[in-house]
Amino acid sequence: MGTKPVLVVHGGAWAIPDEFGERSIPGIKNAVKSGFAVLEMGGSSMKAVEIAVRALEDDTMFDAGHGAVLNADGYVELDAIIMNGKTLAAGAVSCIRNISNPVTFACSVLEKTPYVMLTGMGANQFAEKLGIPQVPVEELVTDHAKAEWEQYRKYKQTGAQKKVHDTVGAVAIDCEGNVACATSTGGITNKMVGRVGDTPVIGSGGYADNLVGAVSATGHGESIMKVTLARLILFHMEQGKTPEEAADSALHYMEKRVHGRGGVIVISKTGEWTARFTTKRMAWGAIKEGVLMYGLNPGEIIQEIIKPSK
Ligand SMILES: NC(=O)C[C@H](N)C(=O)O
Repeated sequence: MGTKPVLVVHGGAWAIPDEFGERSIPGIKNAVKSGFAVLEMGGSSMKAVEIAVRALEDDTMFDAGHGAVLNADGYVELDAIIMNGKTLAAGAVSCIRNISNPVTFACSVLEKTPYVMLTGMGANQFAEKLGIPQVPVEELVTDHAKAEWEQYRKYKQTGAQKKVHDTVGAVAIDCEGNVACATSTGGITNKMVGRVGDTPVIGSGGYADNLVGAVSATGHGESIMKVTLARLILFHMEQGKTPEEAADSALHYMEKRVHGRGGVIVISKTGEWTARFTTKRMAWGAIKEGVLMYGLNPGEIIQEIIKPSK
């Protein structure tokens, strides 16, 4: 005991147009509150990040689970990771078409197999064995995602059809000082069938280590993988940088070195946290010591006092 619990979530980093930005805030607040409730009751950071990410996967505003963007075939292909900072155990899934909450499935991979990642047909067979509900592939495709996809196929850009969609993630520290991360995504609109982004790749879309902290990343997947963004941030923290300095160094390195932009949420082993991005906007929210904070624009932090934690 002794550590003050903290939970941070993000709803993706990209050039969210002015008129759509605010729409992601209710979903962000709901997710951060659901995850933090787990920590307040003495639950683990692993459970908290899973619950927060599930809330965002269920919200069709975000590019994860139900409502994710569509691949070149017009279906979702979902990627997710969850990682336990206490043991370095990680579970990930990729190219999932018919499971509503890939983050919970990733948890099963962590808990019930000796492997880190399952994909494609094997993943589905495993889901069947576990009795994880599988839904018809059409069920995760929303009208909105379809319209965005059609617009993309026609004009090679999502334009106004792309509303608030984006990758989601969470990082947390629980009252025992254990950190965890989770990230979940549908990737990018009209991606090649079988394309796997950074999200489920350990050290890229997420990493958690009690000796340093935890990170969940979003942004241009191929760039994030090239610089192993999540682990790079923790490396900078190991060298003595604060979460904010480490996030900025790694994001700027990614921009300079491979011309990729993105955003991250970071928590340290002592509960210091930050949300940083090099895209135009990133929706994020955090709860620490009875205060809910959230933001969308660079430098923006809006605070709301919520029920004080015990
Ligand atoms: N917007 C995102 O974060 C997309 C995700 N990183 C991917 O490339 O799959």
